[in-house]
Amino acid sequence: MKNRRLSCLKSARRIVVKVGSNVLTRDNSLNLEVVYAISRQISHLIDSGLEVILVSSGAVAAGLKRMGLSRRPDALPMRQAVAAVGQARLIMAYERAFEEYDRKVAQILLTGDGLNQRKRYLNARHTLHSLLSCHIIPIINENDTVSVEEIKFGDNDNLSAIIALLVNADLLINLTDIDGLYDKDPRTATDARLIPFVDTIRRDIEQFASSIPGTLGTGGMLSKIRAARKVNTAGIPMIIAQGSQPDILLKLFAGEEYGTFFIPKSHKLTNRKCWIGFTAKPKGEVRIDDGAVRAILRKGKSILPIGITQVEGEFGVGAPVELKNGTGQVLGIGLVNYSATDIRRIMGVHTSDIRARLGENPYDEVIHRDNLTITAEEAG
Ligand SMILES: Nc1ncnc2c1ncn2[C@@H]1O[C@H](COP(=O)(O)OP(=O)(O)O)[C@@H](O)[C@H]1O
Ligand SMILES: N[C@@H](CCC(=O)OP(=O)(O)O)C(=O)O
Repeated sequence: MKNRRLSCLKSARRIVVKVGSNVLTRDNSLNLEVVYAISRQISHLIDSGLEVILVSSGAVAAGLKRMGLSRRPDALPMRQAVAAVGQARLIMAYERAFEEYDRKVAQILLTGDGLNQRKRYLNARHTLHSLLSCHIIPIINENDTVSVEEIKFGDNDNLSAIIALLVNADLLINLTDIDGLYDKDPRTATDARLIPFVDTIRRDIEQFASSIPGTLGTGGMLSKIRAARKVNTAGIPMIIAQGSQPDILLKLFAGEEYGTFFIPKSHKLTNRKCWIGFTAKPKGEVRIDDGAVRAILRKGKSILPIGITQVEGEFGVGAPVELKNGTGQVLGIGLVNYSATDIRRIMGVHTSDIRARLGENPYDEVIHRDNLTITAEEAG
């Protein structure tokens, strides 16, 4: 495991670094020392040949003091106003800090529905690639000012995972206010122990982590584990480490063992499969029987009408849908070749009977393997 970690770090060329609010904050306002320390380390990493994309939280935290507030407001419009004020301060701080190293930065604010659609997802990818090719450091945050619940990424742990998939990163580093994942919530358990390596993120690993964040964070350790599961499934490793540890990024790349290393699956998913599985928003669900579950998980097959037992929701041709087994466990996400109405008419029948039911037979598969991303653990 140590060798795997070292070889992932040594071979990494493009990395995403996420910094949490609690790392960037002191006494309820932006901690400029940390902003400078992180900017300096990222500049060194770029000097050594790496491409770095920064996902930075801290807009709300940076806006609080500026607006004379002592804690996050409960009302959403007020939080959005605080974020609008704070984002300006945050990016100004990075702009100044990176200037010390002759580096240019770019601000990118994203909303979840901006990346749900394949076309916009590809546009965002082109923009990021262009910035990297011009040696500019993209600094990404959720566009909190316009983000309401339905279109949110949820938190920046998730956003950083989506970005790592989007740019096909070699590594995602999540810098937080604790030195890694513990086997219990260290705030409540004095005997909690640090886990240096996580091989497979099973349910028990999720249970270690609390979803309750620190004072200024969102999502807690649980959202970091979910982010790790996403990127690991796509073949990208992730490290959780403490952002306040001096020179933490440089130490990690020097091979020093800090934090928790989440070991990825050995094969990388294509960018298209990453989008289908982890960014597209499902419009409905399709349940399949045990035979179809075996066919897709063990034999890499497509979904045929015969294995489908139930359809939920109304969706059209090409929509992303969740694929579930008989007990409702999500197995993956796929793009359908038929509308929900037509799937209801052909479910349970042989492929040869599709024409009799629909008057045409444009596809044998309801979800072709090429348009299906398996996210369930059993998929190996
Ligand atoms: N099993 C665990 N291991 C480590 N930290 C945990 C665990 N469960 C909960 N936490 C808490 O999660 C917090 C980090 O989450 P969060 O506040 O959302 O950070 P950030 O602002 O960096 O995103 C830590 O301060 C820690 O107390
Ligand atoms: N977009 C918000 C941060 C949201 C978030 O996920 O925060 P954190 O858990 O500290 O990474 C902000 O800039 O304040």
